[in-house]
Amino acid sequence: MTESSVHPALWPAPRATGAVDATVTVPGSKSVTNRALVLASLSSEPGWLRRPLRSRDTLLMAQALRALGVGIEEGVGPDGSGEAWRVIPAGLHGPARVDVGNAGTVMRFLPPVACLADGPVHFDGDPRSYERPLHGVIDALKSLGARIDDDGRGTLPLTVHGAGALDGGPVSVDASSSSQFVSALLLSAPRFNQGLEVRHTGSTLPSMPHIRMTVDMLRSVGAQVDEPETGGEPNVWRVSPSALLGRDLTVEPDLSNAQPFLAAALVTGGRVTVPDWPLRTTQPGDALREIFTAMGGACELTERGLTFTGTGSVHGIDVDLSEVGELTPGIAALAALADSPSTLRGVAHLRLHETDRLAALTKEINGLGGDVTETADGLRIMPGPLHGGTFHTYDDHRMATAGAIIGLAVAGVEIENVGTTAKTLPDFPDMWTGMLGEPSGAVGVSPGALGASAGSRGV
Ligand SMILES: O=C(O)C1=C[C@@H](OP(=O)(O)O)[C@@H](O)[C@H](O)C1
Ligand SMILES: C=C(OP(=O)(O)O)C(=O)O
Repeated sequence: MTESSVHPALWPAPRATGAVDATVTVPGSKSVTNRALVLASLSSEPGWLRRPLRSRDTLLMAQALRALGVGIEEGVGPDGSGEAWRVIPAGLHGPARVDVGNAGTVMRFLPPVACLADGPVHFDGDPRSYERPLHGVIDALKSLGARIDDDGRGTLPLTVHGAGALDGGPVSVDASSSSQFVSALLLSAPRFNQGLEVRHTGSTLPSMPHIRMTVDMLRSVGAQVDEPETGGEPNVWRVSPSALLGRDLTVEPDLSNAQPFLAAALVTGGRVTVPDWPLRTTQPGDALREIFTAMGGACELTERGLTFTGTGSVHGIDVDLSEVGELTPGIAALAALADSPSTLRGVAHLRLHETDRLAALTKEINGLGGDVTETADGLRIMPGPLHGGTFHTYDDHRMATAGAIIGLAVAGVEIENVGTTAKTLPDFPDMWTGMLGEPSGAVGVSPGALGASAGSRGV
């Protein structure tokens, strides 16, 4: 949890003045967009990506693949509707430089792709990217015969000396610190000469829905994948070598980014509809239907989308979030506003996310008067009166949206560097004020101007 050296402007989080009633169109999924970009780049024919997310993480992915020689062009989809990217695969070339920013998907998914390039590919990123684990990917690729120059710490920066091909075969990886190690190896595996057999050796494996997403998306472009959940050996994934098909894929809304808006319905006793919520999906955000219902709301999923309705009462929750770790900051924010204690478990690996999320949530919620304790694998949150103050974000998009949730109910919360939401949701501030019915630009109301005194939590 390193504090930014610069302190960009404070954003006064708008306090809700009544029950929200809004329809919020949420941009595309980061996880789907970045997988689709990788798979389309490794295909043997061009493909379309409709409604891709355009945010820092996905633009970095597109920029990196372009640097390797892939064509990613702006366009409208084949049916003439909607924004789209046309992805035109090509021979992958080095030398190239890849800026991963602080995108786990870019730093983990692209080194295996770089092994297929015909020259050196240098990877670098934000200071935090030097602290996020990459050893699973580096060690696995080295054991498969790749030449990688790194400093031996198992992190960035590094150079992959692409040899134009990788043999592949069996490999073991301890992915207990990030499911992205497994996803990264699987995504490029069809292009390895012998395919790949990945064996996870650690005692825990977080974010299983994201591994399911990888398997589903591989299968949808024609890859053959054997995996534990459909009768395969436990903790073993096998991918056969094959060419991949170009596809026309429409990206689902990012359900994890829908979280703060649904949370607003819960906190204010209002109603929020998210159009195009998929009826079936591998996105972990789909678990919000169950989690937020347990916390006091009700939801209805139809062909039109998801409508979530709150009562204004938020209940505490005891929940294992290991499968859906990226939902933790938003749930912690709600738990701080709840009418009973909460225990969030199974998320020790969040210490290695954009920031140490367990430390950051504890410090920032407690800085507003909260009572949060870090446990070995999560957080214990005792609700109590909160007051206004600065909510630091540590360059973490989900810290910013968590602070905004608290700000709905607590006067005088100011979010430091709300712009960090650009990692996955660049329009967040405008979407948030739009949901609350305030014209954008009117969000700069000073604390107290909404008529609330510090310490109050009602809306
Ligand atoms: O593969 C993916 O798209 C992701 C996997 C998860 O990573 P971890 O397994 O490292 O938590 C998740 O938290 C991240 O936001 C996105
Ligand atoms: C953990 C996250 O991102 P990343 O893809 O950088 O790991 C996240 O978005 O919550």
